[in-house]
Amino acid sequence: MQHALLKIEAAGYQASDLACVGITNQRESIVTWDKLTGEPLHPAILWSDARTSSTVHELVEKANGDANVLVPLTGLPLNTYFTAVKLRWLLDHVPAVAQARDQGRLLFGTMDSWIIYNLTGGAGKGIVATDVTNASRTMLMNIHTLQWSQEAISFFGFEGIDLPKLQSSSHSFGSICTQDGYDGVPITGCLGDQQAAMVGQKCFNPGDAKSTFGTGCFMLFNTGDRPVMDAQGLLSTVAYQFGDDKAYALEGSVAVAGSSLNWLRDNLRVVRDAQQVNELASQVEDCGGAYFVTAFAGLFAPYWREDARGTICGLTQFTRLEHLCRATLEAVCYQTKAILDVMNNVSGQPLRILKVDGGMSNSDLCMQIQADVLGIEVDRPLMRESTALGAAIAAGLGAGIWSSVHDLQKVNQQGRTIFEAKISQDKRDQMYQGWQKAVQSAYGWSLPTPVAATC
Ligand SMILES: Nc1ncnc2c1ncn2[C@@H]1O[C@H](COP(=O)(O)OP(=O)(O)O)[C@@H](O)[C@H]1O
Ligand SMILES: O=P(O)(O)OC[C@H](O)CO
Repeated sequence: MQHALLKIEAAGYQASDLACVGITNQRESIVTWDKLTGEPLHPAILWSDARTSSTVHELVEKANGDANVLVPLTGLPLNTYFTAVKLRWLLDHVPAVAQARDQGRLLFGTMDSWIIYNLTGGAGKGIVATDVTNASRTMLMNIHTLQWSQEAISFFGFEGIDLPKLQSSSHSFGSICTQDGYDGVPITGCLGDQQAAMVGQKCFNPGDAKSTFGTGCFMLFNTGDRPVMDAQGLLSTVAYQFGDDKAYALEGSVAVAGSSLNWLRDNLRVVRDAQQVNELASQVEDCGGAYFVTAFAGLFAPYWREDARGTICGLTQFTRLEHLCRATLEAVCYQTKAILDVMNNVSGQPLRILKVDGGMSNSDLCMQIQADVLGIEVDRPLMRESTALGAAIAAGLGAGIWSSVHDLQKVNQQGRTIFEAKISQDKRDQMYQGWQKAVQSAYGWSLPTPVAATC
């Protein structure tokens, strides 16, 4: 908060100039806390944390082996990724959480709920709320009615636990009450980060799609005012709800994107930073036959293989670090292609332009490879903080600064870069066939035997 205040002041404004605030956050990650003290009961469990694998297996068993049992209701398959699975794990493994539940003191939520609670006063005062985009990632919301689902709640055994109040993405969540200069500023917007990026990229029409290349990579495709339920390995999710205006999306989630570059830097210690990965990768024309399946904690969409693990294959005597760096960039591009192939199939309308943002989209090389691998245009804005822009838009709509998304046509149009595919279809097919073989090699490394969930 203080850091933000310094930036506001450096730009010539004061906190009192703020009309409203929008929240955006990593989705699925969970915090549990004590209603009486406002203190966390356990460190947050992040979306990508796979410690809940055994819980998934138990839940799948309970569903007679059907990992897709809640897909028609929630749009999501049983997987370590989603919030409800993490809460089940916490109740089963952390005595403080189980005890708080028994004593009626347990509060839980995704990161937005935790932030809103603390910004609005914390213990005894803070508002416990979430918006429908974040709730659509918990596995506890009925995706059709946008209400908490009693059926899902009883499936997970969460009867009697207080759930955050469900609101639309533009709503008066409460006013900031932190006594550090922002007091009284209303919080009028809240969206999960990937949905916020979708709003920031103005994907307001059915058929619009964006991919955010951050720690993970998430492609969301606007499907209009109804969820697509036969998603063939993709997730059905809420894109946004602004008053009566709501949209759904198909989502393809890639668990590891920019984090694979961090892995080269921090674990292998072979590069200084992400930029050096690009510099090395651009020194070779291709990967020399090498592939890197970055399945550090299984593979998400459209594969949903928890048993997959990171695999580097196709190495020869001549493979160099430069090839490995390029293979690392290519990995996210191939996973994006696997997702887009399914999206095109499900939607019946092949995508022609993919809007991109996120830290990894800073790499011209990676975006060129992406255009080459997909065979369509990749469109990158100059201002790439689409997630923050989307949160600001949600807040502005909530505060009446704009009356509808139609008022936003001119926002962030300047300086877009278009990457066009430059390789032949034969070359594209040959590269992708190699990737598909590499994916097969990544399966079966993590025991117990996999739960292959396809929704
Ligand atoms: N120039 C670059 N080229 C490739 N990847 C980059 C570059 N700069 C940052 N990244 C990657 O982007 C990721 C961070 O992106 P960001 O959108 O900030 O992620 P998040 O919102 O998930 O924290 C890092 O994992 C980093 O490896
Ligand atoms: O910002 P990222 O890449 O960690 O993405 C977090 C997503 O919300 C996870 O679903």
